This record gives sequence, structure tokens and C-alpha cells, in this order.
Amino acid sequence: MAYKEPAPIKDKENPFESMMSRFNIAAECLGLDDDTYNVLKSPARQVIVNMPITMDDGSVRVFEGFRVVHSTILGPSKGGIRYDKGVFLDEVKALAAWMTWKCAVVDIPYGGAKGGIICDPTTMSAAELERLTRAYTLALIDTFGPDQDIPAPDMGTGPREMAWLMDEYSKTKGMTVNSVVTGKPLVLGGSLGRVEATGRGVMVSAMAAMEKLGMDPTKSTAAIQGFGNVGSWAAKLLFDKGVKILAVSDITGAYWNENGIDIDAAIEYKNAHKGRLEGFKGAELMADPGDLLTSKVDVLVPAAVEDVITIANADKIQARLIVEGANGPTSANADKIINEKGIMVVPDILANSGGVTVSYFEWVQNRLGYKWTLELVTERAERIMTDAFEKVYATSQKYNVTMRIAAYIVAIDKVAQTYKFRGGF
Ligand SMILES: NC(=O)C1=CN([C@@H]2O[C@H](COP(=O)(O)OP(=O)(O)OC[C@H]3O[C@@H](n4cnc5c(N)ncnc54)[C@H](O)[C@@H]3O)[C@@H](O)[C@H]2O)C=CC1
Ligand SMILES: O=C(O)CCC(=O)C(=O)O
Repeated sequence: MAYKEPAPIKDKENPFESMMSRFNIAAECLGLDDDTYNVLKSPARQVIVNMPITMDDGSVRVFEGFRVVHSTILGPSKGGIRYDKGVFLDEVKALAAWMTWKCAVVDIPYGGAKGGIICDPTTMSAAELERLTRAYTLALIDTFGPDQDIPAPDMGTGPREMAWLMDEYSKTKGMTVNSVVTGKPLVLGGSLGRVEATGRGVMVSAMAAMEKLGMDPTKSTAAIQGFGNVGSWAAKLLFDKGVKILAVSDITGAYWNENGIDIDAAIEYKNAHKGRLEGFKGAELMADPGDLLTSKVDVLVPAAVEDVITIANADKIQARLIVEGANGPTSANADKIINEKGIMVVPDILANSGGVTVSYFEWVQNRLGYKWTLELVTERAERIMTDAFEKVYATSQKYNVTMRIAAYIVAIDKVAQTYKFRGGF
């Protein structure tokens, strides 16, 4: 196969190269053939759109957006849409590939995609965001579809944006098509349990890993970076399991309480303050928010952005366990340092796959025209996550590799086997 030792790449890494360097190692472990390797390293489709939007003050701004479909070999492509001022094409390419691996790890019948729009949603009105979301939907009308490519929320987007997308798509088709998007409000066909699904999967992964490491959750401490959808739910569900959360953070700073943060109070505060923790009195503001990552805790959950654990701080990490709520929070160059320190990492493509798993349930329910109970959603999602964790753990033992490389091996193996049966290239 065409595997080559990746050239050393410096932090800040290109996220796509970062993804590829892990893919290369896993491909070599599997002895992946050249043809499949070459197909999988290239995204199937990359669309760049420019959308002129009338702002509230009457001016017109042109926004750039992307949709990258990495693979559809396992089924329609699936993946969130990110609204962020720093989003860029290679990041979306990496995120799309991670979706392919993630869906394969949890064994759901989807390929991978991701979208992004360069914008700062915190400075835009709801009306401007609605116009932008509708324009993006129209620009990608031939890409999206319940059997083609199914978006969902990611950073900076949530049920509100998914509702606009569903409505715009449905209008162009002349009928209601709720299965074109997941993460919708419940009343539009959203699934019970989707909002907390990614955080729940993080909690399930953390519990499974703690068991392997012989850690008692009720005697363990944790720090959580990011207090949005994933971080706040992961914090809440770990807190409910008795884990003492010593630190949480968001874009406004990191907050520390030696005696443990009351996560219910933190969530209540955030909800009452435009989604931000700024001014939260239940913890002290840390002088440097980056110190959260190297603080003295047992479990670290990066649940914000990419490349926060790098060669600059990896050797200072004190946690025994890292559970990656975010996509790509650890740079490829930091993997070796973390591994040498004996820290167990539950990688993103496993740890945060609870979200897409319940998105899959939402799509299934929409297509059935039927609603599942929360108990059913939770029980099925937890079973899928636990099975995936055990499969990845067993693979890591079999190949004597980290959980991250094991997760890639599980995923690439499934995709490669599918290609073998389907043929076609
Ligand atoms: N929403 C979902 O279902 C899924 C999200 N993810 C990933 O989880 C991560 C977070 O996504 P969401 O929670 O949905 O986004 P979100 O937009 O709901 O929240 C992001 C949070 O991170 C904080 N943040 C941003 N930059 C930060 C920084 N430099 N330091 C500390 N905090 C920072 C924000 O203030 C906010 O609290 C992303 O990597 C996303 O791709 C992964 C799987 C599914
Ligand atoms: O729920 C989904 O379909 C995708 C969520 C997502 O974007 C992710 O897992 O990174």
C-alpha cells in the first residue's frame, strides 16, 4: 500500500494532515490495499458556496460556506454544520473524514460529511442567521437529501438552524421532508435524547474507560473544556455519576473550584446569560484558561475546538484519562507524548459518536413516521456506545496500539470490507 511515514508536522497542525497521519498508521496496521487507501484519502466531493446576505442595516455581505462529502460507501453522508469565523476548508475536510470513521466505528449506515460557514454567529441577529441558513440550504439543495447527505448541528448551530434548513429544503420540494436534517426541535420531528446525546456518549465512554483503569467515578475529579452542547451535557452527566468537576471553561475563560463545581448551577447560569459562563460565582476565574488542560484532575474532557492538546502542553497533562468530546482536540504530534505518559485517550471518533448515533435514530423515526420514547433512545444509544467501546478496546489489545489507532482500524476495516463486497473502482 501507499503508506509513507508522515513528515513531521509542526503544531499548529493542518487538521486534515493530522487526520491523515493517524489514518496512515491504522492503514499500515491493517495492510490496507493501495486502491482503497487512495480512494479513502480523498474526499468524494467538496463544494464551496458564496452567499450574498442582506444584513439588518441594509448592507449586503457575502459569506463563504463549505460542504465536504468524504464518503458515501456506507450510506448517505452525515455530519454537522459549523458556524464559526475561523472555519476553513481543510478543517471541514478533516471533520468530514472523521464523520466517515465515526459512523463506521459505531456501525451505523452512514458515510461522512461536514459543513461550515465563515461567520460569527455571536454578532449576528436571529434574522440574519435565518437568511444565511436558508441561503446555504438553497446553495446546497442538490447535495442535501434524506438519502444523499443529511446535516446536523455542530459548533455554533443547534435545533433552530436545523428547523430553518428543514423548512427551506421542504419548500423547494413542495412537501415536508423532516428526514433531511437531524438535531431538529422535537415538534418538527426531532428525537428525544438528541440534545444530550453527544454528552451522554462522552459520559458512557468515560465510565467504560474508568472501569478499565480501575478508577472509581465517585472518587475521581474532572476538568471540562467547552461548556456548549457537548461540554455542558458531559459535565452534567458525569456530575450526576458522582464525578467531582473541578474546572469548566468556555470562550469567556476557565473556572475552578477545588471543592467541585455545582454543574446544575453552572448550566442554569449559562442559560440565563446568553450561553456564557462569564460572571459565574460558583468557581474562581483561572488566570490562564489553558491551565485547565494541565490541571490536577483524573479525567480531562476537551469539548470545544481542535488542536488544544499539542506538543506545547501535552507533557504537562496530569489527567490519567482523556475523553475527547470535541473533534480533533489533540494534535497528531501530541499523540506520542500522551501515549508515553501512559494516559488513556478515548478518541473523538468513538467518544463523541453518541450524537450521530441518536441523529441516526432521529432519521429512522422520521422515516418510520413514529416516535420512540426517551428510555428506548437512551438504552439503544448506550448499548451502541458500549459495544463500540469494547470493540475498540479489544482491537487496541489485539494490535497493541492506542485506542485512537484502534478506532481508526475498526473504522477503516469496515469501510474496506464494504468496498471489497461492493467493488466498483
Ligand atoms: N453538537 C454535537 O452533537 C457534536 C459536537 N461535536 C464537537 O464538539 C465540539 C463542541 O461542539 P458543541 O458543543 O456542539 O458546540 P457549541 O457551539 O454548543 O459549544 C462550544 C463551546 O466551546 C466554547 N469554546 C469555544 N472556543 C473555546 C476555547 N478556545 N476554549 C474554551 N472554550 C471554547 C464555547 O464558548 C462553547 O461553550 C466541537 O468540536 C464539535 O465538532 C462532536 C460531535 C457531535
Ligand atoms: O449528528 C450528526 O449527524 C453529526 C454530528 C457531528 O457533526 C459530529 O459528530 O461531529
